[in-house]
Amino acid sequence: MLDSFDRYPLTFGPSPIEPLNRLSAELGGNVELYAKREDCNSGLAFGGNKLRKLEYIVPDILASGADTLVSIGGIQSNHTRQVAAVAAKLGLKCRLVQEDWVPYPDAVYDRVGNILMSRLMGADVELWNRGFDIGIRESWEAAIEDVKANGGTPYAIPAGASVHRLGGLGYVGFAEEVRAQERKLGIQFDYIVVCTVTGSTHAGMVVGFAADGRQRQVIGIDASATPDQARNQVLDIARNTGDLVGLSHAIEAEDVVLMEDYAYPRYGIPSQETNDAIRLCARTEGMMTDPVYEGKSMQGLIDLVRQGHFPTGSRVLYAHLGGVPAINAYSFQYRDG
Ligand SMILES: Cc1ncc(COP(=O)(O)O)c(CNC2(C(=O)O)CC2)c1O
Repeated sequence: MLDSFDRYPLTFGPSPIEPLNRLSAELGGNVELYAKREDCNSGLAFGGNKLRKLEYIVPDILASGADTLVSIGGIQSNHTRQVAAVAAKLGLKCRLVQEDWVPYPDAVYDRVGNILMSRLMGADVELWNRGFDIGIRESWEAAIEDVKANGGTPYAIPAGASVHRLGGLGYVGFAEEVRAQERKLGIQFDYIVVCTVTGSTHAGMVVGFAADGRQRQVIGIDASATPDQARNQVLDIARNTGDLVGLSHAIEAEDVVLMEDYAYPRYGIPSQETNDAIRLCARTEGMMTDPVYEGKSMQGLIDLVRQGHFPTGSRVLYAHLGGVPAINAYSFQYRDG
């Protein structure tokens, strides 16, 4: 599906798939859980899902002659950290807008984890007092214009690299990679569970798995807490990406399966159930998840298994998209273990 698109390698190759036997057993043993470890996909600043997306954007960056990557996220954005890493690797400048997406009580929130790494990688990090929104932001547009005003040539990368024209391609490739791994493993996954916020991870998977009729087996767990906006953005990106790769049939609204029940109390703040899920996964598999994104998709996975959502004998692939560096900004949540 992607033969006609250039890819600039930023990852080690196919991310590993591992069985989660102890977690599966802890949840009753009726469903076989596996994880695809996108959190271990690259040596670039702890990796993650944005690097797989950026592999298809970097050729366009290089062709554009830009000298400065400009992107946006919350203060503890994993996406902007990965953009900073790519800029460092390519020898480009990096301008990051970090907005106040989370009302954080932790004193070190704006000094550790992702933003610490972005600063160490040489990014020009500017803080904006603006609340959470997955859409196009004036702060980001202002930064793009400011780079130009100062003689630079910016390359604009939106939040999560999601509404970028090429933003869905990476996770179309994810589906193709899973099919190849399934052939080697001699199994097929009945469901894929993924965290959804700006949407192009989920959207790329919908397009990629539409090739073998599994698009509605991709279950997005909303972590934006703005599910209608997220669902519409996933659908738009999926349709645009489907057109781009020449998918034989149109993506329908019903192809976007998004669970809304786990994003509470709000974007970026974990619930007790999120923290319970983080602990259960850590204590059964030694697999770390974060309180903003993967902790909520893990919470959704665990709850759906407990509800009996997956028929007995189902094989469920959990996409671990990264995010753990942000946990250091939430230490107050876990001081009692
Ligand atoms: C660890 C992790 N898991 C899932 C997601 C959701 O991916 P999408 O944005 O493609 O839906 C993010 C996104 N993070 C954003 C960021 O700024 O870091 C784009 C919101 C993520 O970082």
